[in-house]
Amino acid sequence: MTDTAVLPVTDAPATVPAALEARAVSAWFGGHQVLSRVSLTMPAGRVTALIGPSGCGKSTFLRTLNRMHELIPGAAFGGEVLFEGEDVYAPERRLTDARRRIGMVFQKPNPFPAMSIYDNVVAGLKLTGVRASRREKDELVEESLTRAGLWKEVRDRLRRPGGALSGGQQQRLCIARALAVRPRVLLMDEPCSALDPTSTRRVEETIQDLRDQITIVIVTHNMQQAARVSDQCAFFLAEQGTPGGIVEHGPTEQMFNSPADERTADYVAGRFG
Ligand SMILES: Nc1ncnc2c1ncn2[C@@H]1O[C@H](COP(=O)(O)OP(=O)(O)OP(=O)(O)O)[C@@H](O)[C@H]1O
Repeated sequence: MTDTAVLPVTDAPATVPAALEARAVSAWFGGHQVLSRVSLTMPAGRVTALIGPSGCGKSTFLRTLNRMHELIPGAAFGGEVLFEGEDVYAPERRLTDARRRIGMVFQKPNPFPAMSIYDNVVAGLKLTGVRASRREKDELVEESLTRAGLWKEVRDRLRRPGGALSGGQQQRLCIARALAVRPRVLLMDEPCSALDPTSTRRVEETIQDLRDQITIVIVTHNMQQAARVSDQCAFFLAEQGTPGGIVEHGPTEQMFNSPADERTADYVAGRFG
């Protein structure tokens, strides 16, 4: 099969989280190395927060996990990313496999504004080449909007444009769109940075609700958010022009209350970055 193969919707279980493991991941933009041999285990059904100052490679690391990094012209990658023990970069693996299994939500809510709420959710299927009948689509739309914590707010106006929703609702619509292909991992790149505090809380509640059903990896600059939503944290740093790497990782409680490295202690206390 090719990358554009049409796949049936039924071959993906709805809520079985998968473990992800990065092994010695390095990344470059042209001649500029931005990550050096980063290893991290992201356990199934847990929330992993990637924290650290701006420019240390958190978003790049996130994009290597579902092979989005390789779409950027001049970008190069080294290392392995194991999804349930299988390398997503193995030559026989299709790019669309990684996209279907490992969904992504971006910083700025990016629904298709003129498209209906219903079609926005279904667009998740089309983007990854998944085929579904009308009935399957109806079920998936309800299931995905429910899991994203938006169903009750929009069930009576599924034909209204996605762009008419509030910013926070739009972000939950984007979460629903990502969930529509039933990924087993969800990557979130600062999903609340464009949202007001109330909408941020709602998205955080959604993350809490999805816990156990899906593995989540979230980049956040908000230390309170990392403390509230994550089970484990990885602290990234790129010192003095060197490529980014993980200084320390561990259970969130430990990272905030008794970090091993002084730089982690300074960062989580807000003394730099
Ligand atoms: N498309 C790109 N082309 C070239 N360089 C890039 C590109 N994207 C990121 N970089 C560079 O890679 C390095 C890491 O960037 P990245 O966005 O991964 O860091 P980050 O820790 O996520 O930062 P922030 O917290 O500000 O989002 C930076 O030096 C950045 O300038």
